[in-house]
Amino acid sequence: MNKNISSPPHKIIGVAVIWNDKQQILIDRRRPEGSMGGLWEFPGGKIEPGETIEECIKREIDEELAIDIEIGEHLVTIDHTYTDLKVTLTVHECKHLKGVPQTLECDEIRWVNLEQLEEFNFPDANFQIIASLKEKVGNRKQLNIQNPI
Ligand SMILES: Nc1nc2c([nH]c(=O)n2[C@H]2C[C@H](O)[C@@H](COP(=O)(O)OP(=O)(O)OP(=O)(O)O)O2)c(=O)[nH]1
Ligand SMILES: [Mg+2]
Repeated sequence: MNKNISSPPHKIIGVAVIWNDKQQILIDRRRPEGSMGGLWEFPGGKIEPGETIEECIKREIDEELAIDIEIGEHLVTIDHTYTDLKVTLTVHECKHLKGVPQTLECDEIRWVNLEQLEEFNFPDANFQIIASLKEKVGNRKQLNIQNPI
């Protein structure tokens, strides 16, 4: 065994695709400093010891945006390795219930529709999130089911 080969840190992240009642999704822009600075993301963050993913998402959304949400269906879980970081992103669709989102931990917030997501720069792992979302929304459309859940 070679003890000098260390694997990159692994972050377990809860992520929310938050829908409002206008069929829009909330995205936020990461602060310029720090990892993946300036890129857009779906809000969320690292799980804390003893938390479920659902509890993590609710807490992160309260801390980052100060809004109330309802956690909905699991969308997808993605393992992705960046140069020096491994992330597991567990994504749930959520419903916006109450409050105007505040930029407490990010630079900017936008409500956008599914088609507009293409116009923003996201981290690489998000291609899979967006693909899963489009597929799910497409399936719902065929069944005449409204977003989010
Ligand atoms: N919230 C969120 N994180 C994402 C997305 N896509 C993606 O690759 N990530 C990565 C970026 C970060 O490395 C990690 C999110 O962790 P975070 O926001 O709690 O933590 P951070 O790295 O900004 O800061 P820290 O808590 O480690 O100090 O997941 C996404 O759509 N949303
Ligand atoms: Mg975060």
